[in-house]
Amino acid sequence: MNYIIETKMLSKQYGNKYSVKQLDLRVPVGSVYGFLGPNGAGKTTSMKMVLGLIKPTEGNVRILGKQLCEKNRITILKNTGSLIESPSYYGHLTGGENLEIVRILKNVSKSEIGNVLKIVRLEEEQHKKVKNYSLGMKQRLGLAVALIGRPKLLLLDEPTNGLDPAGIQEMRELIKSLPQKYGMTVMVSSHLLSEVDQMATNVGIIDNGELIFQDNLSLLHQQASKKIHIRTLDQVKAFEVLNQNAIKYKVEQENIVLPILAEIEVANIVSLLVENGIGITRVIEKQKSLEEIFISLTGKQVSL
Ligand SMILES: Nc1ncnc2c1ncn2[C@@H]1O[C@H](COP(=O)(O)OP(=O)(O)OP(=O)(O)O)[C@@H](O)[C@H]1O
Repeated sequence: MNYIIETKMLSKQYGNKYSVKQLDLRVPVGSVYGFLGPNGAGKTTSMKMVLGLIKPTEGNVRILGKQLCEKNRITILKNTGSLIESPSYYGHLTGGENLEIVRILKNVSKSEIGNVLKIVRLEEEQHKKVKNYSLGMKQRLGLAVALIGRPKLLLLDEPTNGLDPAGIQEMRELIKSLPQKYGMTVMVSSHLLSEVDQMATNVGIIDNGELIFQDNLSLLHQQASKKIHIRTLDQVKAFEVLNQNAIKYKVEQENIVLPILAEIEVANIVSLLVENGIGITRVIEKQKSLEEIFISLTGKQVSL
C-alpha cells in the first residue's frame, strides 16, 4: 500500500499531558481520510505536526514520500494545501486579491486563480472585500487558498465548522470529488461521525490523543454488520450447550450473539436449545449503528 502520509510514534506532550500519543497514521494515496474524534482529541495538534507547524515531542512524519525535516519542509509544503483553524485574510482586500498573494508566494500561473475560484464556486464574489464575506464564503476562500497550485495533498481541519446546512453539504460534495477530479489525497478532520461516513473512504479515529481505529470505512461498516441475538430462560445452560456443540458465539449484554447464519442453521440452533430444555424468549436480527460502534470503541457519545 502506498501511503502519502505515514507517521511513526508521533507524540506531542504539553507539560506532563500528552495531546497526541504514539500516533501511527497511514493515509493511502488517493483517499479521503476522515480523521474523526471528539473535541480536544488531538486532531488539530496531529495535523499541525504532519505539516511541520509544531514540533513533535517524539516520533516522525513521512509525507509525499519524504521524511519531514527542517530542510525539506518548505518544498513539501509547496505540494500540500491546508486549511487549519480559521484562516486569516486581508479583510480590506478582495477574495481575488487574497488569492493573488498566495499565487505569487506559490509561484504558479495566473490562470490558477480562476480555476480555484471556479472549484469553490466563488467566481461571483471574487471582487468583494473579504471583510464583507459570510463565514461560508470565508471557508470556501480558505479552501481555494489550499487548492492553489493543485497540491497532491490537502489537509483540512474541520472545514465544515460554522457553515449552514447547505454550505456543509456543498463542502462535503466538493471534498469528496477532489481525488477523482484532480488526483488529490485529502485528510479531513471532523467530530461528526455522519460527516466522515458521507465523504471518507478511509477513517482514523482518535480519542484522548490515541488512534483507536484506522482502516477502510467499509471495515467500520462491517463491524456494524447484522448479528442474530438469542435470549433464553437459562443463559448459563444455553452457553454450556453451545460450547458442547462447538457453536461459536459471543455474549453481549447477556445475549447470545451469533453471526448471520443460513436460515436452517438458525433453526438448528434453536432446536438444539429447545431439545435441551432451554426456553427461548427472543431471536432477533440486530444491526449495530456506526454510532454504537463508535461508542463501544471510545466509550463516548459523538455528535451525529
Ligand atoms: N499549545 C498548547 N498548550 C497546551 N495544551 C494544548 C496546546 N494545544 C493543544 N493543547 C491540548 O491538547 C489537546 C488536543 O487539542 P487539539 O486542538 O489537537 O484537539 P482537537 O481534536 O483538534 O479538538 P477540537 O476539535 O476541539 O479543536 C487538548 O486537550 C488541548 O487543550
